[in-house]
Amino acid sequence: MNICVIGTGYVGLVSGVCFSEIGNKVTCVDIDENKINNLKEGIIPIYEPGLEELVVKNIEAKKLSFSTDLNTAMENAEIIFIAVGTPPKENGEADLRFVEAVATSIGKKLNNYKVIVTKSTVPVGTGKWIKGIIEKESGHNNFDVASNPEFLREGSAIFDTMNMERAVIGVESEKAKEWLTKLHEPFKTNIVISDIETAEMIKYAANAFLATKISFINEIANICELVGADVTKVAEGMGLDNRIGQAFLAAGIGYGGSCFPKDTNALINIAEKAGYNLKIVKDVEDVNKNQRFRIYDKVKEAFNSDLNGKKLAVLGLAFKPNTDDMRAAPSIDIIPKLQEEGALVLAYDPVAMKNAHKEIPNLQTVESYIEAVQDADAVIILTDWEEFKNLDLITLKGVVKQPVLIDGRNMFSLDDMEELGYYYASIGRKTVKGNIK
Ligand SMILES: NC(=O)c1ccc[n+]([C@@H]2O[C@H](COP(=O)([O-])OP(=O)(O)OC[C@H]3O[C@@H](n4cnc5c(N)ncnc54)[C@H](O)[C@@H]3O)[C@@H](O)[C@H]2O)c1
Ligand SMILES: O=c1ccn([C@@H]2O[C@H](COP(=O)(O)OP(=O)(O)O[C@H]3O[C@H](CO)[C@@H](O)[C@H](O)[C@H]3O)[C@@H](O)[C@H]2O)c(=O)[nH]1
Repeated sequence: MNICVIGTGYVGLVSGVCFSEIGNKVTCVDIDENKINNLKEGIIPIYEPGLEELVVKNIEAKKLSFSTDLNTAMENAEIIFIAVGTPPKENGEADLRFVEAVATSIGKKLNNYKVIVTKSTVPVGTGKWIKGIIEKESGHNNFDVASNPEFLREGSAIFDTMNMERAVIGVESEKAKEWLTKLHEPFKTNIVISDIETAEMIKYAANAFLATKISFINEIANICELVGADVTKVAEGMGLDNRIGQAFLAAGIGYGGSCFPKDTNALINIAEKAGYNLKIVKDVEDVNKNQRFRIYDKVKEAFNSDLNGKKLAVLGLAFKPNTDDMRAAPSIDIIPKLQEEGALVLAYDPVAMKNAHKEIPNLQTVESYIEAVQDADAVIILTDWEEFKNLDLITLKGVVKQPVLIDGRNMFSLDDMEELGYYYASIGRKTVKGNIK
């Protein structure tokens, strides 16, 4: 099929390249000229494993192209995907100005039947609202709108799309249902067909539920610390029950990223507008906001509240591994708090340092973890990168000033840390005291 994808962020780029990979002809459009010029050369604006290879492969196969010219790109398209950003407003509500601009542009140009699909995460009712805009601009109703929310995770976006566990297709016509079902057939996945409002709600409900699992286990972790239990074992014991499942029960410093914080707040706002007080999700957000500061408390505890002049090595800045995305990363809040106490923070992240400098004022970074930890009073882990999982703890002990490891991601075993003589504080587990000066 002929596809036009509008917006080349994570979602537009990854879904565009994957649609081309399964045999469609795809044009990805963006208003950012610089981005499009780079993409034409196979230069990818984000760090996402496997993306560059797949983009280059599909450009060469002439199945994928990039353009800033929406009019030409949509001319031959049968299906148009809207994949622009829907950032949060001050009050948590999703800001639809980019979606509105795109709908207006589509309406101005639309002269034959097309299915116009929202892939961006948008409040319930947006599909109908877009339909109104396009009808007004085009002066006809020879088109269908649909909703096809995206469930990819950053860091594993290509895998998640090529192996999607379901496709949600919200439609109000047989033709749109038929076209979108056909498009998704090569993914050999579960297809959930619903009306547009339901599809829009599925996306928010899924993200809010996953966020709830994380805040739930983080609260359990906080109780574990008070009563002497180990949250990693609790999660294992709970998660082996199929009804609960193992996923998303890793306690830590809470969720960040461009989706969970934004989408939980947007859902709270959707509920509020509908006259409903969404108590659970409000608490999920509240717990999450506080969770990141527990790591700060643990650093202070290790040094009897005196961080003045302490050299702290922070390993990991991105909100999760395998991405350079810094949106709502816990490090943005944690590092300035440590600096305010007079600590000298030296940070290292395998790929997110460039973006981190834009988010964290006065951030000092170094080019390798070994430089960061040299002579450090404490090492603080904020992102569970594989590189840090594989740290040689014996070598590390030899280069730091004192073996203090504060781990926001529960990456090491308590027994190992005990044996190696570290002071080791993690989340929801007992602190190994070691013997620090
Ligand atoms: N990032 C994720 O992992 C993820 C996953 C699932 C769903 N989503 C949702 O998908 C949507 C997009 O997210 P993202 O992270 O890809 O966004 P992003 O902000 O990274 O990228 C959006 C792109 O849209 C472009 N754009 C804005 N206005 C435009 C216009 N008028 N015409 C053409 N292009 C325009 C921007 O230049 C930018 O390149 C959001 O609603 C988000 O909530 C994101
Ligand atoms: O057990 C866990 C799992 C995750 N996290 C944290 O939760 C955040 C989000 O992680 P993840 O969901 O893996 O990344 P995202 O790329 O933000 O993906 C989420 O948000 C996307 C945007 O809506 C959705 O498409 C995905 O399905 C959804 O998983 C990160 O800060 C993780 O560190 C935890 O603290 N504990």
